Amino acid sequence: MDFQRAGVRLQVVLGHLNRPSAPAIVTHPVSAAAPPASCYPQQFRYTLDNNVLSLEQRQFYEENGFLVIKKLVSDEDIERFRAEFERICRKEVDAPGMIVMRDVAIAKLNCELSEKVVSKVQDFQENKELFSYCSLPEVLKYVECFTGPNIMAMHTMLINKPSDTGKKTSRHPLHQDLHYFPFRPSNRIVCAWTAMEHIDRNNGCLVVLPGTHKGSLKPHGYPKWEGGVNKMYHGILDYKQDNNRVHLVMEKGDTVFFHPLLIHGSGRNKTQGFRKAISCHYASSDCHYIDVKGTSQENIEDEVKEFAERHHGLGSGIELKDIWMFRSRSVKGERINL
Ligand SMILES: CC(C)CC(=O)SCCNC(=O)CCNC(=O)[C@H](O)C(C)(C)COP(=O)(O)OP(=O)(O)OC[C@H]1O[C@@H](n2cnc3c(N)ncnc32)[C@H](O)[C@@H]1OP(=O)(O)O
Ligand SMILES: Nc1ncnc2c1ncn2[C@@H]1O[C@H](COP(=O)(O)OP(=O)(O)OP(=O)(O)O)[C@@H](O)[C@H]1O
Ligand SMILES: O=C(O)CCC(=O)C(=O)O
Ligand SMILES: [Fe+2]
Ligand SMILES: [Mg+2]
Repeated sequence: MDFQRAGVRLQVVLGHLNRPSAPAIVTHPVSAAAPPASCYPQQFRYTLDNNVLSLEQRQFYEENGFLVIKKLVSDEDIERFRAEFERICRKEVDAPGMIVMRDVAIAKLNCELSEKVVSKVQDFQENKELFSYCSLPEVLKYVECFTGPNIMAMHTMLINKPSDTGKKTSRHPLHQDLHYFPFRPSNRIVCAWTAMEHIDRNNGCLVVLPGTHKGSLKPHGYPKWEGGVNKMYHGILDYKQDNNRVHLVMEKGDTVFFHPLLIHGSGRNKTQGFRKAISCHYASSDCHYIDVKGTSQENIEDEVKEFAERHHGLGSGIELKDIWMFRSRSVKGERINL
């Protein structure tokens, strides 16, 4: 098949990879002329028929568990999110439920809240400006390929990876996001993660292990790092150094969509500046909650519950499910189970 003629612009970026044969495509939004992947009779597990992804894009996600779309979010929108983040750091705006986190290496220094000490803003569903990221039509158009038409925004983050202090705490250990989620099925959950500036190995880009979305959920816990680990940054317990990592080099506005079982993390920020990304985890509202008691997810449930009791004054009778129902928001279609 002639993809040039079909109007599909594919760019193979092998230069960005740590092993020459690793599979990674970076694609631009598909033009209207491209034949939809649903034209081809084939079995797909991880993507849905909806005429948005090209055959190449679908096959890539099916095989690898992630897909990068270049320049999906405009500079203008990203600058809006950056400005709002700065206002949050200056305490000019707040929102119910929003968590402002510092890196563990500086948390005990008790310095004044500023952009220089905030490593992450989480649960910004009540902040109109930041939450507008989650409803961007250009993002939802792709999300729908994984979740279907009834879309819930389940979890939101703006990550401001700080310059590493030398303790390597700016790393995010390799993990599967499903560890944090008490809902299923996993194939109807997807993360959208947008680079807010140029991101590469120097400032701690996202690292993925392609194809790991085909495996199962692994047990997670805190890695035994000498310099410390950030609260709730669990990693896979069977971490091996000789894994086939692929470093995702991204430009401002580039967006990666990835499966919640895909093993990923990020390295140290070796620069003096910050590394910003904004993300949302989406799920089909048709998903259902599960009880994680007696599973490998029980350890994170206990931590989240303890946090909710302390910060939101919720009683000890609450379940993890209630916390998720409370903070999730419908962004498209109908709200069903979640
Ligand atoms: C897929 C997705 C879900 C993946 C993820 O999101 S992974 C990360 C998930 N993280 C979270 O959900 C947020 C966790 N955050 C929290 O629990 C809180 O914000 C804390 C980190 C504990 C900070 O609590 P807060 O009360 O706001 O702050 P305080 O300044 O009073 O500190 C209370 C005690 O916590 C310590 N602390 C602060 N920041 C961190 C940190 N980054 N890592 C580890 N410990 C930290 C702080 O030193 C203090 O300790 P003590 O003085 O009590 O010993
Ligand atoms: N014990 C561990 N458990 C889970 N993940 C880990 C563990 N140790 C390292 N990682 C993760 O593996 C990835 C690579 O780790 P590494 O220490 O090589 O990163 P780095 O040195 O910061 O980056 P680079 O390799 O680009 O120099 C990072 O995402 C890191 O967070
Ligand atoms: O932005 C990063 O460094 C990775 C964040 C991440 O994977 C997470 O918070 O689940
Ligand atoms: Fe993650
Ligand atoms: Mg290294």
